[in-house]
Amino acid sequence: MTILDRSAIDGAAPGGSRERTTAAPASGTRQDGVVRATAVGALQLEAGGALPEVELAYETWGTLNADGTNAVLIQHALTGDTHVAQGEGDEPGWWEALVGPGKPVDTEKYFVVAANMLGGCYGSTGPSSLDPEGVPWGSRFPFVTIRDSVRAEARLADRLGVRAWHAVLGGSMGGARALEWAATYPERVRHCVVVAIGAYSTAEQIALAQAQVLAIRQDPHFNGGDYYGGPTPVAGLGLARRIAHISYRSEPELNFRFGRRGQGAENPIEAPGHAAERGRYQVESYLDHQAAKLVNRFDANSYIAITEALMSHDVGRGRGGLVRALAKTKAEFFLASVNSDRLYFPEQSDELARALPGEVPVHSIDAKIGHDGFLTEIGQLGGELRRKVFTL
Ligand SMILES: CC(=O)SCCNC(=O)CCNC(=O)[C@H](O)C(C)(C)COP(=O)(O)OP(=O)(O)OC[C@H]1O[C@@H](n2cnc3c(N)ncnc32)[C@H](O)[C@@H]1OP(=O)(O)O
Ligand SMILES: N[C@@H](CCO)C(=O)O
Repeated sequence: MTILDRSAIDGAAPGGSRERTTAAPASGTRQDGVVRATAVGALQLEAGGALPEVELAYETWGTLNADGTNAVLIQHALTGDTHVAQGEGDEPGWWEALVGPGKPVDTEKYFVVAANMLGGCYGSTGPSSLDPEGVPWGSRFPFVTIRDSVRAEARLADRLGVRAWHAVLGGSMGGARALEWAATYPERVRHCVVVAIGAYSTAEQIALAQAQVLAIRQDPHFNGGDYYGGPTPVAGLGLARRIAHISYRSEPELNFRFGRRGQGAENPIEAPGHAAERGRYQVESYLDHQAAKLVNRFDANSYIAITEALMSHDVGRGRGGLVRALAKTKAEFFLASVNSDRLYFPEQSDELARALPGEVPVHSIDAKIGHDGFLTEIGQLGGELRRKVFTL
């Protein structure tokens, strides 16, 4: 295992880097919230083709106990990373309300692992990584699925000495990854927590994803995916993020928050001359901001790779359909949806619950903002998770 050297892994990738501690921990020493990477070997891919050498980046918190029963895998969403919770003195993580000392996923009791998705740009092998000849994969990076990432993650588990997870949990695409773990490795998942996603990507979810992928592909700087070392497709990636972000938030939230107001002194109606010079509505400025933030931290090819992996999400594929696929799982499931989610509708979590063996309730996260409630309001699940999953 190596401590992550982003310069070697990301090549000339724009954005996508997170400054983290790089000092190697002494063997066996606990070091919370520090990005490391490990090689997991060559990977044959579900859709064909192979990656000759795969590395997965990950962070850990806490310590694996002697009988290996306290390991927890937390799976990030589409543009998420491995930083679920605060490490030693650094910035908070994206599920800070859930993970940490004394929190529902108590890092004094559990050994928590978070891995960057295969195809990503936070340290795992992805399109911006260097191929064996030292050239960024770019357009040659193969199509990977959620299942491919889960199979690579299983090898990471082997290397960490984790035979079975006490729990695998995730929201949105992280939930898809958690569900795939339970279906692919029934013996290795005791609890599976799936938040704000259903059993498969629906036609509408695929449709929204296609628009995002095309926004990037049609950027003149995309160059078929081989843009490293040159201008990058920031306009396309920014447009993709705008499309996505609208779907992450609810219509009432946008309306209440921004209404028809202009941004600051900008007036969207009284344009001075050319239409392109008109002022912006507040909501346009907000989306501009969300787009700018993403293009500064994410690689466009990774966005495509992971989005297409999420389009492939279908736990029943090749397993005789949903019910038969889920009948083979052995995990205890904990499902939750966000009541205002207009991307992964609560009904899709209900459908997943019905297809699972036994009676599985769907917990409801009460949020006004929509899908992103699985990030901002995750604390609402803390009590139920302590009672049902994290009982140590
Ligand atoms: C599970 C995962 O791994 S995902 C990883 C975490 N996800 C991300 O980081 C994705 C990007 N971020 C997000 O999706 C969201 O910010 C969340 C869900 C994390 C948090 O949501 P919220 O707290 O509701 O933040 P919100 O959507 O309101 O955005 C606030 C930002 O918009 C800016 N903003 C608000 N109004 C305007 C406006 N009119 N014009 C310009 N910018 C504006 C704020 O200044 C703030 O900027 P900052 O983030 O740079 O501080
Ligand atoms: N904000 C989340 C939403 C997708 O679930 C992300 O960027 O990954």
